[in-house]
Amino acid sequence: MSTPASGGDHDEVVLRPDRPANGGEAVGRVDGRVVFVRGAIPGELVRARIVDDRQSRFARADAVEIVEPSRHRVASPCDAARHGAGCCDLGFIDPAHARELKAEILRDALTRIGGFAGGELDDLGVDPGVVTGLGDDGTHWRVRTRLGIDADGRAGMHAAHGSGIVAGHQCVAPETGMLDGLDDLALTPGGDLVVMSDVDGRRHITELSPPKPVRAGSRRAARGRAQAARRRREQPRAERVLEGEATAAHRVGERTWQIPVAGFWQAHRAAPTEYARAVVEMIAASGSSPGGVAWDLYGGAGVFAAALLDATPDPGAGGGRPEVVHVVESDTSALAAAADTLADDPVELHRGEVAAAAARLPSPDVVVLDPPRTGAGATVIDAVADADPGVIVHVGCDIGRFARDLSMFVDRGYRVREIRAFDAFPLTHHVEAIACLVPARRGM
Ligand SMILES: C[S@@+](CC[C@H](N)C(=O)[O-])C[C@H]1O[C@@H](n2cnc3c(N)ncnc32)[C@H](O)[C@@H]1O
Repeated sequence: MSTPASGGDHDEVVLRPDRPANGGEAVGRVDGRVVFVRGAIPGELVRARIVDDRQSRFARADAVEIVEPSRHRVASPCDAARHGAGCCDLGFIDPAHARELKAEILRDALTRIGGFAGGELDDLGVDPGVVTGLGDDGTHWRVRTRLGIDADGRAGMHAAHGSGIVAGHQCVAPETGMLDGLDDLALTPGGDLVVMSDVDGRRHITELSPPKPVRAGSRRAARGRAQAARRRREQPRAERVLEGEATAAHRVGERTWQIPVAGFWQAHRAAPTEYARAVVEMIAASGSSPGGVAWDLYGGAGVFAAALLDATPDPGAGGGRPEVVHVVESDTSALAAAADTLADDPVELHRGEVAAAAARLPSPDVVVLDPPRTGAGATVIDAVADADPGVIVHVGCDIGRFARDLSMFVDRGYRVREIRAFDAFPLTHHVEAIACLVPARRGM
């Protein structure tokens, strides 16, 4: 069904979206035009207000009335999201069904962006139901969270729309107690607050100073604003420790890392262990030898490097731990943590951009790459493919970019032999996926 409402103008429409989109929206059509509806579940009949009509091929809308609710609709457990925060954007969907929708999003991205055919995906086990949970009930899984500080000095989650802060309402994702008592802190308006729970559940809080204003610098207003926002995010910020220490201990297997509170660590408590296990298992299952030279690109504090070194060698697969792992990472503090934890291991740390560093590294047998949300992109994929490793493990937290990166590896002579996906960000639309690729010439 797809009818304009409000007396025939298209400010509001009534439609029944029928599939999920990568950004968490439900997708339907009105008069043949695609509409992405935020706050709707595929299958529901909804009245939606058009909020962005600038593109000819599609529009964006917000659900304003659920005319026929899905049986999967629930009251969101997240107080902040119920009050307009963007944190738990799928909190209104029963978590088991949300996981099925994420599997559908992954399949859709791999088909439409990655160019994989349906049969190929079945062979890879990419089917509804394969997005694996990490042992939580959807709440209290986060060990690292970042809040904004409003003009009154109150910390809160960022609003779903616009640049506001939703203070006074707690998000349900952080571990229990992580956000308690933040109103008692004297905070700097316009700054950010990073809260981290360490291996023992002890809380550490660091405040980041407000970013300096950056001029848009472009006549193309929207692109100029986006560039300015990126420059603002990337500029160095002064840090002030408000509770605990500037670093927090985290453990994977037998190893402990001192991770900078304001630096990168996987958000879900179980994620580093589960991903490390998946990387090692997928390499072993590929029949490739983990011995020789390994690259851990976008390596952070070297969790995957450690996993490769600590894996029990499988003699059937050619066996052996890597003789050396090259970790490439742009963040100095992450590398400092790697240097401490991996001090006695055959690891070489390279500070810099992956695109530049990869061309200078010795030829690898194994490559693990875990880029940020933007994906690895053509330059890095080319550098890795040119180096001709026997196995590649690609870790992706944006499904669209992940699918695009995989398709480039396929164009460069690799074949995907396995994909695993994790519901590592419950109540949100985000999914983490890990793919193992081998040279296509090696056959099935
Ligand atoms: C998704 S995190 C993965 C970190 C690590 N693999 C882990 O699991 O803890 C991506 C990492 O890439 C780093 N990074 C982002 N862009 C980079 C680039 N162009 N070159 C090198 N490192 C980069 C970030 O600092 C971050 O530590």
